[in-house]
Formats: sequence, C-alpha cells, structure tokens
Amino acid sequence: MSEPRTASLRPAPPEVDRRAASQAAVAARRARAAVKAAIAAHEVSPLTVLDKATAEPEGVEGRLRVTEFLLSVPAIGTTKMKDALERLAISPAKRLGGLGRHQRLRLREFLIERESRSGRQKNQLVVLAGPTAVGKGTVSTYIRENYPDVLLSVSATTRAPRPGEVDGVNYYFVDDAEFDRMIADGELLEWATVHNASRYGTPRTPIERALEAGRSVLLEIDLQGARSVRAAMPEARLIFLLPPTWEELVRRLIGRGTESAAEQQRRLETAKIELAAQDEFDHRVVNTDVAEAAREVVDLMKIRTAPSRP
Ligand SMILES: Nc1nc2c(ncn2[C@@H]2O[C@H](COP(=O)(O)OP(=O)(O)O)[C@@H](O)[C@H]2O)c(=O)[nH]1
Ligand SMILES: Nc1ncnc2c1ncn2[C@@H]1O[C@H](COP(=O)(O)OP(=O)(O)O)[C@@H](O)[C@H]1O
Repeated sequence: MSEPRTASLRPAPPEVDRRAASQAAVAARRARAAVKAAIAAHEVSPLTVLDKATAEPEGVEGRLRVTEFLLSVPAIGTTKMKDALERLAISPAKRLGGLGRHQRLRLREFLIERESRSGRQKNQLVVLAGPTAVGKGTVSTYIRENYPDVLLSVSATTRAPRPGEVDGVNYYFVDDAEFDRMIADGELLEWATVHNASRYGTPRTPIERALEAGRSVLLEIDLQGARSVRAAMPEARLIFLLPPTWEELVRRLIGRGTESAAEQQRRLETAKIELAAQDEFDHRVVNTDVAEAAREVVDLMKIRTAPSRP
C-alpha cells in the first residue's frame, strides 16, 4: 500500500506516479472504447466525433487513432479502411487530433459522402450559433449568396435598421406592439431578448413551407434561440461556429468596430459563457476561412443520420 498524497508540494513517490498514470491510461482507453461503441451503434455521427477531435485535439476524440475511428463506422471493415486512408493520403499512425487541415477536410468529405449515400436525403433545419463576432453573419451571408438551395430564415426584430440593412432581407423590422402580436398569435418558432437590448424571433411559417417544399433552412440565431429550437424541433441540427483562437475573436469584435468599448467588454463576457455551451451542439465548425466554413455548414445539411444528444 502506498501512502496517500497529503503534502502537495512534496514530490510523489515514483510508484504513486506510475499507478496514477496507469489508472489514467485505463480510463482514457475506456473513454475511447465508449466513443467507438457509440459510433458503431449509430448513437453518434462520426462527423460529430471528428468535429470534437478538431476542437480538442488532446480530448478523448482527438486521441482516437484514425484506423480505430474508421473501423468503428458501420460497414467499414479493414479493407475499406485501408483503401480510404490511402485515397485520403492519411497515415494509419495518425490520431484524429493530429490530422492536418487538408487531411481533416478530406476525411470529412469522405464521411459526408458516405452518409448522404446511405439513404434518402432529408431536408434539414439547421441552426448556426456561436459567440459574438465569430462570423455568423458573414458565413450566413456567404451561404445566401453562394448556395441558393438553402433558405436563410429572416428574423423579426425590434432593433432599428442599421445603414444598408433592408427590411425583409436582413430582418423584418417591427415595433414592440407588432412583436407582441406575433408572439400572441403563435407566429414565432422561438424568440429571445438578445444582448439585453432588442427582441429577435424566428417566423414559423416560411420555415415550415420551405421544409415541406424540400429545401433546407438555415437559422442564424443566438444560443437561447438554438436551445428553444431544439426543444420545439428535436430533429433540428445544431452547429456551433468557433473562432480559430480567443485572440482572433477579440480582434474580429474590435475590428468590426460596431460596438463601444464597454459593449465590447460585455459581449466578450457573454462570449465566454456561450463558448462553454459548445458541447450542447451536434457539430462544431471553426471559422478560419469564410468560404471553407460555409462549405462545412452546407455539407452538414446533407447528412441523414440523426444527431446525437449529449
Ligand atoms: N433567438 C434569436 N436570436 C437571433 C435571431 N435573429 C438574430 N439573432 C441573434 O441576435 C444577435 C444580434 O444580432 P444583430 O443585431 O444582427 O447583431 P450582430 O450579429 O451582433 O451584428 C445575434 O447573436 C444573432 O444571432 C432570432 O430570430 N432569434
Ligand atoms: N473567417 C474570417 N476571417 C477573418 N475575419 C472574419 C472572418 N469571418 C468574419 N470575419 C470578420 O469578423 C467580424 C465579425 O463578423 P460577423 O459576421 O459580424 O460576426 P457575428 O455575426 O458572429 O457577430 C466582421 O468584421 C467580419 O468581417
């Protein structure tokens, strides 16, 4: 029996360190096995696992070897796995968290193609959320301009239009009385007061019509809204947009120059809380390059597998 570790400053005896290390290794192995079992049982999409690995290269998902990851995907056996790795130019020794950017994108495309081939494509309601200034508006606008098949939902808001904003395109600009009426008449799928200021809400009818007509719909809304949509429509797919780094998020917020210094500070505090909620989402996309992030979001609309919930 070894002694319990009481004085934290005293170096632990080597056997304690060794035992702790081997216990940690066993726990990590079990956690990886649980992820693989969840993929194999269709409880989690392989893409969700890949996204987590990207966001946290040293986490459970990031430590998965690409070989064991692919083998856990239903209907991929050793031969298909080897062929895929060769085609994707990924070494079998790689872990998911250690993939290069291009390798990761190739693996993503491969998985998406498999999933969309595996059954009838379903029209998707996709929610894009993320912290202030991460680029939600920029990525959504890129999608509206480059992917006409996707309907970008237009929200109603009580905030005043900014120069250049067009009623019915950027938002439906309404007054408080009209917003109250929309709530009372059940016209909004969800609504929230954002940044302690104005109210924003998602009109229900255009979304239902678009989904019925076979189009995918993208909602660019805040975290509260994302949670409400999930409660109202559990089949919705939730995507969290991440900045490449915290410093870059701060740079984007300051660079945009639309908020006062005090307001910027307040939004950064909210951003920390919002970033902490990223695990609630089905997928995470890092917005390094706008076109690439937009493509990843649109690609995620093609996947049929039901998103897994934490
Ligand atoms: N819940 C909810 N949030 C929305 C809706 N429309 C926009 N938002 C969010 O409201 C916030 C403020 O949007 P906006 O006034 O355009 O400012 P900016 O995005 O900070 O430039 C953003 O976080 C949007 O995602 C909506 O219909 N519902
Ligand atoms: N991938 C990117 N690289 C560099 N700058 C970006 C990128 N995406 C967005 N931006 C810039 O970051 C700022 C915030 O983007 P915006 O779309 O307004 O964020 P949000 O809608 O999430 O608040 C804008 O100035 C925008 O031009």
